[in-house]
Amino acid sequence: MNRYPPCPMPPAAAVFGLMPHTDSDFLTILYQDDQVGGLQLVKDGKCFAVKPNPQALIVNIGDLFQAWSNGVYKSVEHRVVTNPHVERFSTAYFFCPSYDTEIESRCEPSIYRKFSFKEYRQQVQEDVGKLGRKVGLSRFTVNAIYS
Ligand SMILES: O=C(O)CCC(=O)C(=O)O
Ligand SMILES: [Fe+2]
Repeated sequence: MNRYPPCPMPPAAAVFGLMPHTDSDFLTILYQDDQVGGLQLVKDGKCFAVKPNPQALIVNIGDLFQAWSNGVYKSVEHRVVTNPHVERFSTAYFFCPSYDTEIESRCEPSIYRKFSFKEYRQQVQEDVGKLGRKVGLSRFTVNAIYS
């Protein structure tokens, strides 16, 4: 369960409840408060609000799905902006494999090398600690410049 307290906005700016990111799992199932929006998708540098719908759950593709599908399905970048007046709640279920599961696409040519979910999570944690941000899947391409 995520809670976003109300945050007064500085003029002409949005306050991030959650910075732009992709999820490091396989799939995320999300329920956002049916009154208070705030979830936005980021596509081609533009942000699109996801309108709350009390009848619907949001299903986000995660990084592992992108690697497993060899980039056919994209892990969606998203963020949350806070509301200046009301608090917001959301509930996220992160569908993840066991740590030793190996992710590979079996497509030729494969964009990503084979990696375990444990390796991926550890790399994300290390990058956030050292660089202050997640590098994500680009570390795991066959021709990765990082690794
Ligand atoms: O609160 C939301 O709507 C999104 C939460 C989210 O993106 C996350 O927990 O990874
Ligand atoms: Fe997320």
